[in-house]
Amino acid sequence: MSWLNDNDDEGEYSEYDESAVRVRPNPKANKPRTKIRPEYANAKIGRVFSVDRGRYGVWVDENTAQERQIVATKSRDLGKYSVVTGDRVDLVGDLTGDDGSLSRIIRVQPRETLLRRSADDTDAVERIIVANADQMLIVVAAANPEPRTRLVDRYLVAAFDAGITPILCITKTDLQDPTEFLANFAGLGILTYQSRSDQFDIEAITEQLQGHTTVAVGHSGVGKSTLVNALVPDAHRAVGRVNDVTGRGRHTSSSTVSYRIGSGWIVDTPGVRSFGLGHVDTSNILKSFTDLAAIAVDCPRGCTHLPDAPDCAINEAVAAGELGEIGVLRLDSLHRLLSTLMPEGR
Ligand SMILES: Nc1nc2c(ncn2[C@@H]2O[C@H](COP(=O)(O)OP(=O)(O)OP(=O)(O)O)[C@@H](O)[C@H]2O)c(=O)[nH]1
Ligand SMILES: [Zn+2]
Repeated sequence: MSWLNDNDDEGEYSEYDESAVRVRPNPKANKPRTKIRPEYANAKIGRVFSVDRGRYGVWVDENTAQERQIVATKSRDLGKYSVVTGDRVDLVGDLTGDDGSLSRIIRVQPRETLLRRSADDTDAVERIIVANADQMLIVVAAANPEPRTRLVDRYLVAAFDAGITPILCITKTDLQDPTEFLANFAGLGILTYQSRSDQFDIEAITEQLQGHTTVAVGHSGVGKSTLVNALVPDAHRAVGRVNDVTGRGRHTSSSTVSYRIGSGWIVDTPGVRSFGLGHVDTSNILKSFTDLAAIAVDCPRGCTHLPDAPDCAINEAVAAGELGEIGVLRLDSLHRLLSTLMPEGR
């Protein structure tokens, strides 16, 4: 699929079959669908960076000289299908981005990842936080508020479930040495950064954000805003300008705010208060531990892989020292993440 290339004239309608928005039932089934909406052939691709009461801020011609922000509404054809921050969408209509211009989202491109949460752990009804994020920046303070392993575990579970690579950033390291806390995550092999607001050293994090869509999560008060502000040198320029266009103030009804950082995006989640995991599929957690998942093929059917699981091949292999020291740490992490999803762990 060549949606990155607007000028692909080899099969100019081919992009609109499969997951094209459903149009009215076609009485002549063999009639090509594209005939119904020929205007869609000229659709342009963009990336949604803000959602505010039916108005979508969309970034088009990204990384070109024509790069600009436009405002769009959702085509009626999309019905109840929700368009979320991070979605790549096809647009028609006024794409100039001029004051008062409005374009229309006619289709949502297939999503690579989908970060979701449920209202609480017992609620399987999910809400989408962001689409197409490939990194999750988990922000946790070394102190004030006291870091909690369990909270980080919950973020990790959400990231692994969504197929998003987690990164850990410990803030307020001026208040406390985070070494001991970080040891809890040694088995995961995830990138970790440290930051302190009196002497920010954010170059390494900035580098890691390039070319990625990174969703930042963290408990209130950990210093996430302070960090994001430091990462975004010119907040006004980087934040979606959709507010100015609609004159509605900041993204009041939105739970995410997107910032452009070089060739990357950081999506902050100031409106996300709870992070329920009711929707999470435990098998996705194991899949993120590829080394352990490979061993699990020898587990009995329905094995929970928890410490008390009878004949669990992973537990046995690690106990026999087959995966060395790191295997012990990794299994410990896996156990912790899996137990996060157990009823008593919730
Ligand atoms: N000592 C110290 N304080 C910090 C640091 N970073 C942030 N703070 C302070 O921590 C408090 C919370 O920072 P914020 O950036 O507002 O935290 P937040 O995570 O965005 O919190 P919410 O706005 O509630 O989501 C503020 O008083 C900051 O000045 C740091 O590195 N060291
Ligand atoms: Zn097992």
